[in-house]
Amino acid sequence: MSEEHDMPPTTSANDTTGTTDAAGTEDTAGTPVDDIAELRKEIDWLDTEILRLVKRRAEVSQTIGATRMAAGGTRIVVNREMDVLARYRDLGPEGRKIAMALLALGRGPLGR
Ligand SMILES: O=C(O)C(=O)C[C@]1(C(=O)O)C=C[C@@H](O)C=C1
Repeated sequence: MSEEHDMPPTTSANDTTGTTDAAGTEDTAGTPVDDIAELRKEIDWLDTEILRLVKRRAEVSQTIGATRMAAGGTRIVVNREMDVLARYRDLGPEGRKIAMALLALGRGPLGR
């Protein structure tokens, strides 16, 4: 459970507003165009981590569900689902979609 997943500390590609590359080229956000490759590496790493965590979450959720149902409980626990939705509320409508997708993944193939 305690593997290394590297990447951070974040690179100098962060917070470079107002700086330029050797050619003085920067995008409208003030990020040197040369930093794009570095930032893409960070995105690739983040996506890998997010996918790993989403898969683990689905696994844990399915284990809880199977255990509860084997003990005669319900498939859904509404107040827990409300807590999950609230957690993603910061992100607005897209956050709701993310939370709903996470909950659907937790239900597994039978939950679709
Ligand atoms: O917390 C639980 O009891 C779960 O079963 C996990 C979980 C979830 O994925 O967060 C999944 C289904 C339930 O309806 C509520 C929450």
